[in-house]
Amino acid sequence: MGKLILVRHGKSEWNLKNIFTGWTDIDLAAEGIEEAKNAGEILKRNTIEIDICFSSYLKRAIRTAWILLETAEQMHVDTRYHWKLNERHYGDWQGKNKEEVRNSIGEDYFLNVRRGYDAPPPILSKEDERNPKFDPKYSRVNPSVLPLGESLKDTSKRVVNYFFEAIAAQLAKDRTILISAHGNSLRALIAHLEHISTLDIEKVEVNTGVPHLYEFDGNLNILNHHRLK
Ligand SMILES: O=C(O)[C@@H](CO)OP(=O)(O)O
Repeated sequence: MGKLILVRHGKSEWNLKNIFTGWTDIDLAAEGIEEAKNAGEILKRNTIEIDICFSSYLKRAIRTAWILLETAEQMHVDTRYHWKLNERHYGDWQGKNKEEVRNSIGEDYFLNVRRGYDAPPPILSKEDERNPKFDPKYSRVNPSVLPLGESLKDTSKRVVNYFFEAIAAQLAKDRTILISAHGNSLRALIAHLEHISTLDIEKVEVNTGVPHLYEFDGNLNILNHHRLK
């Protein structure tokens, strides 16, 4: 049986300050480090042995994966990184306080962009210093595929594409996979895995540092899924 464990990174400094983060590479806060340790303890308690770990390119997810694997005494695990697991790119909202954005544009528009499926945030200009093409981390990625602001639908395309490119075949071979990623990149993947409609995905929230286990049959149908404790 293929097993997939999804974990959202522990709280970052900007989660605590209520600032839109997206692709901004903010590290874990002290509380987030504790959440990652706790997630590792949970894996240990449930005697889950990871075969392959996947993380985004962002240090809050990478550090969560490292701390979790260290705590679970599984530092040897093959760990792979990909930008397609990154958080949704929040365009010009990145670096802005969520409350201030809400007050400036109104509740409906704010919620539609923040939790809706189709609506993108204001898109960055190509010259904006927040364009990922200026970040050496993405120097090997064709700049034309790097986002300047994404709807959840845009995020979903790259996350689900990476799932089929790199992860699905491992699950079909009965491997146990850990993905350390982000609130919205995981919402996109969860919507795909659980066949959640574009309307219902608005209500789905992913908590920081809480491992969620999915078990699959050989045809990648979900047999069951639950939060690990
Ligand atoms: O700032 C972000 O990148 C995300 C996740 O923290 O925010 P939100 O939950 O508001 O979509």
